[in-house]
Amino acid sequence: MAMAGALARSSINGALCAAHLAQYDVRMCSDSLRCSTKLFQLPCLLSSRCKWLTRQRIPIIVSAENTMVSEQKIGDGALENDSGGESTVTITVVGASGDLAKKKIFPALFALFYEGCLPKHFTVYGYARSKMTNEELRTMISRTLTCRIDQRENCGDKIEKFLQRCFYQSGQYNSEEDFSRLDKALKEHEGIRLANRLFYLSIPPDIFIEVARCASLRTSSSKGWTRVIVEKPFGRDSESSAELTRGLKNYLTEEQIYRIDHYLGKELVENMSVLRFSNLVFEPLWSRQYIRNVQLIFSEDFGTEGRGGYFDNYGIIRDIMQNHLLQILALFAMEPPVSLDAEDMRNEKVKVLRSMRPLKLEDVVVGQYKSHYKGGIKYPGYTDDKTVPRNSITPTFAAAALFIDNARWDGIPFLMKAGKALHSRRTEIRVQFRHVPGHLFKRSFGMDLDHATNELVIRVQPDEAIYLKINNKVPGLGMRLDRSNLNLLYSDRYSREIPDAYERLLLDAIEGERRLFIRSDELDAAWSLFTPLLKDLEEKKVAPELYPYGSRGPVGAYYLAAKHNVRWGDLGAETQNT
Ligand SMILES: NC(=O)C1=CN([C@@H]2O[C@H](COP(=O)(O)OP(=O)(O)OC[C@H]3O[C@@H](n4cnc5c(N)ncnc54)[C@H](OP(=O)(O)O)[C@@H]3O)[C@@H](O)[C@H]2O)C=CC1
Ligand SMILES: O=C1O[C@H](COP(=O)(O)O)[C@@H](O)[C@H](O)[C@H]1O
Repeated sequence: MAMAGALARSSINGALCAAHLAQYDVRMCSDSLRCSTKLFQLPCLLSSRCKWLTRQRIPIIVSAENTMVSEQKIGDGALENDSGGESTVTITVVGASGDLAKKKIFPALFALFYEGCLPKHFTVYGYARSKMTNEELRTMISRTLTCRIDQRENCGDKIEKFLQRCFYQSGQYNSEEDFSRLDKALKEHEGIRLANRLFYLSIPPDIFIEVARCASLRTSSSKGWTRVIVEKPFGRDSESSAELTRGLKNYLTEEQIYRIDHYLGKELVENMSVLRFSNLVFEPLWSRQYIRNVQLIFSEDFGTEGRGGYFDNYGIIRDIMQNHLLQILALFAMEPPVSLDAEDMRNEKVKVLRSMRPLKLEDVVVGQYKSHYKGGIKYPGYTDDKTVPRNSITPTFAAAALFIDNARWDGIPFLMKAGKALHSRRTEIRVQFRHVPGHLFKRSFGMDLDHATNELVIRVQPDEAIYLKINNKVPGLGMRLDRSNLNLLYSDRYSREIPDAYERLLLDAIEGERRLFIRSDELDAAWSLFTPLLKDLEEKKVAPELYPYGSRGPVGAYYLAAKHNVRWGDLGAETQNT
């Protein structure tokens, strides 16, 4: 059946896309036009964060196995059907009273609404145990909506219209009865239309399965699709992650589970494949032949403030490295995929992850921030947080050297560094190239040849940029060399605000685009790399090296890099483009 599906997909997709395109007014959409070849999404999508299409999508009937919650058995958009030809989407934020919902999810939904990216008939539901009226939810949401879009025209109007689409239902997370009440409320909004439902589990991970159970049994859409976005952490190690996956799969199919890693929704992370595969100049250099090392750097200039309770159970390796940085690494290092299809992309990422060496203790350095006085202000240490045990040895900083044992990357160190309460906030990928062979300009560089190598920097945040450090001649009669940047600074190049990662990911989930979500085998491969190390760190109670709040982190990180003949590229990186 799978083969038949694939055959049908490949043979009819091109024709359908072409035919289908003709039905849309393509002038509505300014930039990218995308044809999805996914089984459930054969119709072409004008998904460039432009106006939501008001025309119908072509219904493609596919046979799907009957699971308790059925993934869309028919095309996922509006259908010409006996419900009047239109569909609805309801986005239920489970854990609506929480930090992430307020900070990211509701604002992202509003931004999508503002941009015309939500379907005509959509409803947003908040669900949590806290008692709240619709009005109270709206007031809570409205407080967070001003930040990104308040300068724009008609913003007040749009906020009001958006809030009128937001509702709240209070309930327990393990009560089927409460979810039945939610179902009833959703149905009232959906009417006779084809109803699609997206659940965002913005709750602590120990209740994911209970919510999946109740939602699956009581609030699945009977006609349209039902999808569930699951927030990290996806377990603490290989075993707990596998258990979580098993638990979720008792109630949901893999196709319904959207494991979110919001770093995959960041503009420059998404651009990485474009940079590599649409520019002839980069791909030939993308291997051990020309690249000396790759650095993935995450630093925050604030501590765990407010999230110490969660963080202490996880630590920086699980919080940032095993997911965000590893995902970036996989995208960076993968082989060219067959297509941009979710499964093709994710197949390549899995291959890279499975070619990597599991980490050992000697490959890492761990640190923890301590309090520090600066300018008369005391910055608290990690264990000063009331929600953190005084004797905690949970790392708030880690540096690691990883290796990919495949033909492309054999012997090349991929260095990761992630830390909280450091001197700056930045996430970047640094690619250091090998020295130019021969000695033509050696004298002009002086002793420090390292300084003269090319470096490509992809700055994910803040001040998104891609720049390439090159050597050039200082103008004049002499022959003095200089280092300069070929610089693509996004704020100079594009006047458009960069959408938040959650906007992109929410829209993808609504559209059924799974490319930027984590598949279960990817997750297994990722945990296999880190689990032995995490166990060792915990069993041996490895004490983290203390570093002052606001510093550059433990010196051990420099020794680790030096051991692999690497110098961190962010050393002395105070100015924007160093
Ligand atoms: N906050 C962030 O920046 C990020 C969060 N995440 C992940 O997103 C998810 C949500 O995060 P966040 O919003 O910070 O979480 P919160 O701790 O704010 O929890 C969300 C909601 O869940 C309910 N809740 C909290 N604790 C419990 C509990 N022990 N048992 C049952 N219900 C509980 C509360 O709602 P009520 O009491 O009303 O039911 C709360 O408002 C988590 O999985 C987190 O790891 C991921 C990345 C970043
Ligand atoms: O997932 C997480 O990410 C945030 C950093 O996200 P960003 O988009 O603001 O860079 C981090 O602070 C948090 O600890 C972690 O759980």
